[in-house]
Amino acid sequence: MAEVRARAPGKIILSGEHAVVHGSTAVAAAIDLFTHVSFRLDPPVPPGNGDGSLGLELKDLGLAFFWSPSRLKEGLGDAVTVPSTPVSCSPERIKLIAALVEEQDIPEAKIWLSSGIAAFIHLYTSIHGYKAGKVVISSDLPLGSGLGSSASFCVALAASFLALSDAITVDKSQGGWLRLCENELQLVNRWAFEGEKIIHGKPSGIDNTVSAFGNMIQFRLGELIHIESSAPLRMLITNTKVGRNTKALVAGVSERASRHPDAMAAVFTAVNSISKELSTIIQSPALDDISVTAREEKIEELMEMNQGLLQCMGVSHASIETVLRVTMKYKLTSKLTGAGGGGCVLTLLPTLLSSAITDKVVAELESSGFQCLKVEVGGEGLQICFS
Ligand SMILES: Nc1ncnc2c1ncn2[C@@H]1O[C@H](COP(=O)(O)OP(=O)(O)O)[C@@H](O)[C@H]1O
Ligand SMILES: C[C@@](O)(CCOP(=O)(O)O)CC(=O)O
Ligand SMILES: [Mg+2]
Repeated sequence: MAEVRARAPGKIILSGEHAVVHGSTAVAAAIDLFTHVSFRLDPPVPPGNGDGSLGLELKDLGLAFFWSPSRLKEGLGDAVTVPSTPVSCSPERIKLIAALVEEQDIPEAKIWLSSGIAAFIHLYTSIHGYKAGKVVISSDLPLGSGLGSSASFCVALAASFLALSDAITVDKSQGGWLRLCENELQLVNRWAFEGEKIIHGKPSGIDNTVSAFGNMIQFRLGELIHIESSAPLRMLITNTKVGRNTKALVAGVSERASRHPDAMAAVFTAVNSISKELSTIIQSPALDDISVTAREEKIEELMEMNQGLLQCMGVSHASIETVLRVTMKYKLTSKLTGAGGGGCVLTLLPTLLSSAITDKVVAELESSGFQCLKVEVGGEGLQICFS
């Protein structure tokens, strides 16, 4: 029986979210929180013994869904699988997939899962057709919070499906967590992007790209540049726990841009400059305490400017403003990360900041009902494991 595991990280966007959808540069980094997928292909069922099932288990949510291969074939028509060639989900196909999702009777309180399950069906059936199998998913990431859970979900799924197809040739005898080569990462990333389109509507591709490749990237119009920070960058991530939907927020920014084309074009241009400056500063050598502090102050100023422009785009939120106000009292700089509208906020933790101050900031934020997490920016990208 063929079996594989995959894990793909979430991310933080240091600058450029939303504007990156409109062609601006953005800077993003992986964080050490992962979506974990285990995938097993079942052997063909002997004739007369039914046709098996495709199972999807969402462990953290205590939910499991099943489709019979014959139902998938009835619902989607003849399967055309070319694992080496990523295909978009057409409007007609998304309607057929939606029917297969609706019949699963997802609990109303978790209806936001529908887009993720639709992405799962598109990726699975495009790569493996209607073969029986079992997929089990768990995640360290808060879903719908701006940390790229959708992208890490799509990257980990695409990688696990491709790892058991003829499109990826990995030495299965190797033990432990393995990185894929550049070409294979590109293929996984292109499939994941097709999944993100189902969840985000109009994704830029930055989330799935940084989840696949890891570390830190500068990204614009599908092109990535790997960047290395010259010194560790520590961030406090505050989850406001205000749920929101990236697809709706991205659509809202596009609608504002159509109402105010010139003004919003100027906003996107300013974000483009901020991201390029930020990338240069992050890579600039920090030689001594003074230059470390000067470097971090420049990063903070760019974060503050980006936050102001995100407010122009209409994607801030009262809960985000509360985090900004609390951290500003301690002379710290914050900005929303991801789609905004709630979700997560980044606060730069300067190298010379005392842990006592950090603890006070965390205590005050958590007293507001928020959840805080300290991360070092940049981490491993996608990895797979056969043992
Ligand atoms: N582990 C997961 N299991 C099932 N669906 C997931 C998982 N992670 C993400 N998703 C899907 O992605 C959606 C969240 O994506 P999005 O709104 O872009 O927020 P973010 O990417 O910031 O977490 C969820 O509503 C769900 O449909
Ligand atoms: C708002 C956006 O720039 C990032 C969305 O991030 P998230 O899905 O909220 O983690 C959209 C995109 O780039 O696809
Ligand atoms: Mg997302």
